[in-house]
Amino acid sequence: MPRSHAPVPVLTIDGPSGSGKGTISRLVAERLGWHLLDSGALYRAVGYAAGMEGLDLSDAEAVTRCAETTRIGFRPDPTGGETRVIVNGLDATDELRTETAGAAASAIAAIPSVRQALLAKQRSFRKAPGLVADGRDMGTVIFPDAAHKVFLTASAEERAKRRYKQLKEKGLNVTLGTLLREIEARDARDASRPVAPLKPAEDAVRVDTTGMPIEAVVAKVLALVAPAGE
Ligand SMILES: Nc1ncnc2c1ncn2[C@@H]1O[C@H](COP(=O)(O)OP(=O)(O)OP(=O)(O)O)[C@@H](O)[C@H]1O
Ligand SMILES: Nc1ccn([C@H]2C[C@H](O)[C@@H](COP(=O)(O)O)O2)c(=O)n1
Repeated sequence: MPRSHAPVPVLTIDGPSGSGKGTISRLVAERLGWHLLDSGALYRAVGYAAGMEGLDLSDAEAVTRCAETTRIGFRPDPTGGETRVIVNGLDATDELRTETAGAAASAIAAIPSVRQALLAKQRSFRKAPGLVADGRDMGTVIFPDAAHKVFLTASAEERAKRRYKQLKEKGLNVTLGTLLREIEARDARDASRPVAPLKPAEDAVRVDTTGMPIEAVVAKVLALVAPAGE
């Protein structure tokens, strides 16, 4: 009789922009020694590549072709900094982190055939010993059988303040009011699209991180994966 193997465990971390998904996913993946999927980077990369090709982002056929053909890779930073995202052979990490790239990603992510084009790539990240997957539909669509699901939230004001601090530290000229409006507009679009909208999976644990230090959120998420005493 062939031995049946337990599926590779997955922890999904979904939530709106600035809720801390990327930060918490990276730290939790490091602590667990698991792989990491930043699914938002894939959508950002396609939006960026489509922009570089001069495509109309509402042209579903052209953008889908772009999603099918764009080569996207992740490379650890040799100095221990942010993971580099390589798009068609070029390091596009800095360009992808802007709010403009976020808005472009949100627009093309509403096209069902673009989501379909990125499906297999996302699932290919599921490798032993485990995967932490960060996004909007990780728990609902991409890994519905995940063993652990978290939905991170924080008030829109807190998320805008976090983004403001982050961008100011990078030397960018931004205003809190504009960031708040951009974040609210992006969340509204991501939550209202008919396909794979931003929403908690029914079996997700919701964690409101408003006023919660990063380490406290990490500890809470780790406790869900490996409860004390196990
Ligand atoms: N609990 C927290 N308290 C304070 N700051 C936080 C917290 N979690 C994350 N941050 C900070 O908020 C900023 C945004 O976090 P992060 O990029 O992880 O959010 P995100 O949900 O992945 O956003 P996006 O979906 O737009 O990529 C970062 O500067 C991060 O350090
Ligand atoms: N699983 C995902 C991940 C991302 N998107 C879209 C919607 C977001 O606004 C945009 C950028 O994501 P971020 O890098 O901010 O996490 O990409 C999605 O639809 N599904």
